[in-house]
This record gives sequence, structure tokens and C-alpha cells, in this order.
Amino acid sequence: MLRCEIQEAGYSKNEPVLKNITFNVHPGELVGLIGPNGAGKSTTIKSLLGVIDYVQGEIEVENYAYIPERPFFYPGLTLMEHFHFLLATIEADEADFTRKMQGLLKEFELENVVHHYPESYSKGMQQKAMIMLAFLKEANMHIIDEPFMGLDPKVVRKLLDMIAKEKESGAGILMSTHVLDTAEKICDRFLLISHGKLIADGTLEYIQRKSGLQGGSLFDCFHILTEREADDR
Ligand SMILES: Nc1ncnc2c1ncn2[C@@H]1O[C@H](COP(=O)(O)OP(=O)(O)OP(=O)(O)O)[C@@H](O)[C@H]1O
Repeated sequence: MLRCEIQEAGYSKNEPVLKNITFNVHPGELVGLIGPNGAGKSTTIKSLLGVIDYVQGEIEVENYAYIPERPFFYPGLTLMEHFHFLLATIEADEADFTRKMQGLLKEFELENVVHHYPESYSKGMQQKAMIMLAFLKEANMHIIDEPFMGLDPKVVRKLLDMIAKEKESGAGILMSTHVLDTAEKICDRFLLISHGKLIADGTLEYIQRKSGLQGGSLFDCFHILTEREADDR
């Protein structure tokens, strides 16, 4: 379970970026975090991860794995060494971990480069490596920042399968994305952020009702609600 009750958060106390962002993510639930560029999605995620300077409020998130928007790796470690490092920091059965790792390496076609430095990978390969590391952690909660950019359609399919499996096994997932047609298909609920505020939290039906667009796409509802919020400012 993830509980987020942010009263204010940002990069300095004088200029908070987020105001009153309160939501939960329950076990087995996939929640989409959506909003225009600069709305505060990444700042919300950074607040959850505890890597932001100023957060006023309460955050509760246990045993999470995080897939960042921009991959980062430990310099001087090969991908295999990253796996060994991860194994050393989590409580996992080594044989089980190795079996899963090998399965994922094969699925993501990274077997031939596992002894190379991830810095030498293409952008998509780096993202695949980050996804593998996150899913090998066997977390109760997955926090995923814009996972689809730069991935080829085959990998997107695999990622969606992995997300579905995690959900089935009871993990909660918070995923920020701009890919609204995919989000519409897979998310149980949506958090719509605009100008640092949570302007909607609910299912597609709720979002449709709120935007006055019965049966409308998430894409169209998104436009109506964010425009309305901008007009009200
Ligand atoms: N490191 C930072 N220092 C200061 N301000 C920042 C920093 N990162 C983001 N901001 C500001 O915080 C606000 C919210 O940005 P954030 O990155 O959370 O948006 P986002 O919804 O994730 O946008 P995008 O869809 O473009 O990734 C913006 O006004 C941005 O300028």
C-alpha cells in the first residue's frame, strides 16, 4: 500500500511546486499518474522516493521498486555486476533470482551484452536493463516514471505483460505516462495533476463524468479537464 498526503512539496520551501496531493495505491491496483508537461508528476514521484528537498506531509511506501524516466547505472559496473549488487541487497533465493534473471535477459535480448557496461547500451537497451533490475527486486509496490518512451513495440508488449503479472500477484503500481491510449486500456484508476494540484482521482467513468464527456476517451477528457483548470486559474 502506498499512501501519499503531500501538503506542499518542491525544490525549495519558498517556491513549492505541489499543493495538496493526496492519494493511495492499493495492493493489486494499477494507477496512472497523468498530466501536462511540468504539471508535477515527476516531482510527486520524487517526493514518494524521498529524494526531494522540501516535502510537507506524510508519505508511506514500503518495499518499492522504481523505474526512472531516465536510466542511471553505477559507473564501472557491468549489467551482470548490477545484478550481483542487487542480489546482495535484497532477501532473495540465489537460484531463484538467477533463474528469473536469465529468463528476463533472454526475453529482453540482453544476454550478449550482460558483461558490458550499460553506459555503452542504446537508450532502449538501457531502459530494458532498468526494467529488469526493478522487476527482479520483487517489490510490493512499483513506481514507474514514463516507461514507454524509446521502447520498441515488442518490448512495450513485454513490459505490459510484466505489469499485468505483478498486478495479479498483488503488487500495486503507480505509473506516470503521456501515452494515454495505453493508460486508458490498462489502468484501474487515474490521478490527473495540473499545475501542481490533483484535479481528478478516479476510474475512467469518473473522469468521463467529471469532464461531461460520457464514453469519451481519456485523451479527450484530459484536454477538457486541464483546459478547465487553466481557465479557473
Ligand atoms: N530539479 C528541479 N529544480 C527546480 N524546479 C524543478 C526541478 N524539476 C522540476 N522542476 C519544476 O517543477 C515543476 C513540475 O515539474 P515535473 O518535472 O514534476 O513535471 P512533470 O509533470 O513530470 O512534467 P513532464 O511531463 O514534462 O515530465 C515544473 O515547474 C518544473 O520547472
